[in-house]
Amino acid sequence: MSDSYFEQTSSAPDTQEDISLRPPAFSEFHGQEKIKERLMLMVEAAKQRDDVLEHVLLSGPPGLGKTTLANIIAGAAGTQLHTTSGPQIEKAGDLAGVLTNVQKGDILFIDEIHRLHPAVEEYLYPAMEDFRLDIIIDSGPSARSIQLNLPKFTLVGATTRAGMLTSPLRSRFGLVNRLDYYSREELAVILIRSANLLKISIQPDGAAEIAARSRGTPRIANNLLRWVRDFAQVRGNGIIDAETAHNALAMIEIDNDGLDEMDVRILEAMIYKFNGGPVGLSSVAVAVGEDASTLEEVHEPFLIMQGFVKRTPRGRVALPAAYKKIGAPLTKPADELF
Ligand SMILES: Nc1ncnc2c1ncn2[C@@H]1O[C@H](COP(=O)(O)OP(=O)(O)OP(=O)(O)O)[C@@H](O)[C@H]1O
Ligand SMILES: [Mg+2]
Repeated sequence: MSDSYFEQTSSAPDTQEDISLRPPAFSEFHGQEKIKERLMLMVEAAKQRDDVLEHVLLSGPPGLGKTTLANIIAGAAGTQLHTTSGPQIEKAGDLAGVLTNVQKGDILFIDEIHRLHPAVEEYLYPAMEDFRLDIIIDSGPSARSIQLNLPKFTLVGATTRAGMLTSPLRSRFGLVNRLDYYSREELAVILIRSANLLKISIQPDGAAEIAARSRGTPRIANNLLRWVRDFAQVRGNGIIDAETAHNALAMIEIDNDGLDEMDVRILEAMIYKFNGGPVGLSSVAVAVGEDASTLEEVHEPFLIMQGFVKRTPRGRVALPAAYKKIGAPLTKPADELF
């Protein structure tokens, strides 16, 4: 059994199959309706004025479609997409290298933009605002600044940590979009589309069963679909119905609410080790042996959305649903939970 079925949390590079499942146009991108509407309008307006698109920021947990949307925007605008990422741009010269390849109207996609080096960020401001790059060459007494004029381009930034963006950077985006988890209904539609592309037979109740356990995330839905396909092929008649999906997902211990092992460990630690909180994120991270930023980016938003955890000024608190989930007695009076 391959790990990829369970890779719920990482931003590992997408496989060829992932890429083939990626919707190529707005019309095939299901969900995130408000964001889609805004982006479509922005593209339409720029086209009418024969102008370059505004800079766009896309934020949200992994696997919700940020990279997909960046590609769709470029396609809809009929421009070329150049892809790089925050950690790849180590110094101003790297940024200059990327920007000098960009043509008028092109899109520069910077993934993980929150990981951009602060010194590089400084250079990005005038590039975004005035399409100009001031570079210092040489050092010491012979140091001098040269100015490069850039073609008018569009920056599309993606981040799983919008909160880590500096405000000067954030304020330079014309449109800031936060992607949210998908509803079960939306995920079921996405699953049926993916199944069609992969030539998998799936029934609506089978799609609903997988959707319910996908953590609101299309990438996870597609990964689980592949596992259930394998299971249906070997243990069933190749058709995915609710029962097959249920049995397949039980075998890899994906819980009814889509919680993974780490989610459950987080709830257990909060309840058993910290008496339900309030507890700081870093203490929980140490207790479960996970990186605090993964906890904050990947696990916490989902646990909050599902009503298991609440953020308070004094720290994170486990809610009654969390006690129920892990079968722990609720020892505190309900009003102390808030
Ligand atoms: N709205 C959607 N409809 C159909 N499929 C989707 C949709 N959104 C995402 N996907 C699928 O989910 C996969 C993950 O999406 P994508 O790579 O765009 O996520 P991301 O937000 O960039 O994640 P990361 O933060 O890890 O880079 C894609 O390969 C695509 O197949
Ligand atoms: Mg991405």
